[in-house]
Amino acid sequence: MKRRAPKPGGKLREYRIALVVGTRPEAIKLSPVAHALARLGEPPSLFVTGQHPGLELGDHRLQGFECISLNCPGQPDPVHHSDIVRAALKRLLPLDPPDLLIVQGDTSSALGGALAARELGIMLAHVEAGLRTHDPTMPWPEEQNRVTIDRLSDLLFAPTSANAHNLRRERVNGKIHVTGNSGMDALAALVGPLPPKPKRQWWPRRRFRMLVTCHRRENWGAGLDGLSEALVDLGMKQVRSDVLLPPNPKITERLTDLLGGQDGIRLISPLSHSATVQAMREVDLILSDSGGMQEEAPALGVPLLVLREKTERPEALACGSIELVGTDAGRIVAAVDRLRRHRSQLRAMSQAMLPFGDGHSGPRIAAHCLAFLGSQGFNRQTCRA
Ligand SMILES: CC(=O)N[C@H]1[C@@H](OP(=O)(O)OP(=O)(O)OC[C@H]2O[C@@H](n3ccc(=O)[nH]c3=O)[C@H](O)[C@@H]2O)O[C@H](CO)[C@@H](O)[C@@H]1O
Repeated sequence: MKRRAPKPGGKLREYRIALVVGTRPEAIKLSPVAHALARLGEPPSLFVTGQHPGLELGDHRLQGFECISLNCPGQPDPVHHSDIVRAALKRLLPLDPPDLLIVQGDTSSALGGALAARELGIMLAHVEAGLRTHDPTMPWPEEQNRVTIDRLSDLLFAPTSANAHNLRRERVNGKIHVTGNSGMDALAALVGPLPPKPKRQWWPRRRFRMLVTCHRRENWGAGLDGLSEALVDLGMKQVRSDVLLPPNPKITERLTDLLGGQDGIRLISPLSHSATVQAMREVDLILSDSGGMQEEAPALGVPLLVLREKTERPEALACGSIELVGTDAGRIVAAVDRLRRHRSQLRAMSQAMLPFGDGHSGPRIAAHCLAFLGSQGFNRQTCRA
């Protein structure tokens, strides 16, 4: 593995920081952290696990960073995937050990990275720490991954004070900082200072429009059936749905079988982050089981019905921007009909809110990382040429 050359015009002190990136949401949320570290003169390197094989670093402004590919594509069994990521990192990390390894969120890549760091005695930081549904089966395995990663971490970046409270209650060992969610920085990079001005027109002049995404493991069976039944029913009532297909080809196949050719329903291939945010801003309502979209929708002032029974983002529920509806067809149709009938309720849910931060989390996280490394006595000296 190559040693990074000292930066031109260099600094007296250089840390080595590495990020683990496996999926699209990790790339979205770690890009602001990588850029903030680079602005402080500490550009990190990336371990790209390959969990989402089509992930393009350039789509997330990560193309300029030193990158090592692990070639570990996502597996049907996420536990097996964590194991192979962990094994790959345990082979590679000792060749040029970073001073700090940063993982984000709750994927099997993040868990594999956390386990490898711990077993090799490398300092570990967790971005998006402390999110909990308090139900180990929902979402599975993400909830268990979060708990494990938080237990192993030396530095925990909690998006909200409620997340920090969860961590304190669990008596984690690491140092906790409330930083906001770096996903908000990524959003601000696309739309400008948060919250942006609303983009859509109110709907009575045209058909009611929805953007729909559904990809969580717990919805792969009956969940997709219930959602599809609801969308077909709503299609007959003049509600138009754009269904955004996920990167997982099996779900795409299933959704295409269930919804292809149905009235008022359009199936759309996965979009870039910027096109997704644009699509979110143009609709009257979002139906989704995505975690990131539960954070973005309140900031954009677009109401969202969550296709799950529980959320690890109660802050969005508390500010009234999202509602839990699960995947029962009758319940989804009733919720959409209610919001179409009672426009005051839809408007109330459309007030832009920022429960997950102000779009400046990356610089906070980067500053805490460097302060932490300084406090640990890492002071690798690099001489100017
Ligand atoms: C419920 C849950 O456990 N979610 C976790 C999951 O992400 P999460 O459920 O957010 O994963 P998604 O695949 O839905 O990604 C959401 C992000 O992708 C964007 N988007 C969506 C569709 C599309 O075609 N193109 C596109 O760019 C959205 O705007 C959003 O920013 O892993 C993340 C990374 O560890 C964690 O932070 C989340 O907590």
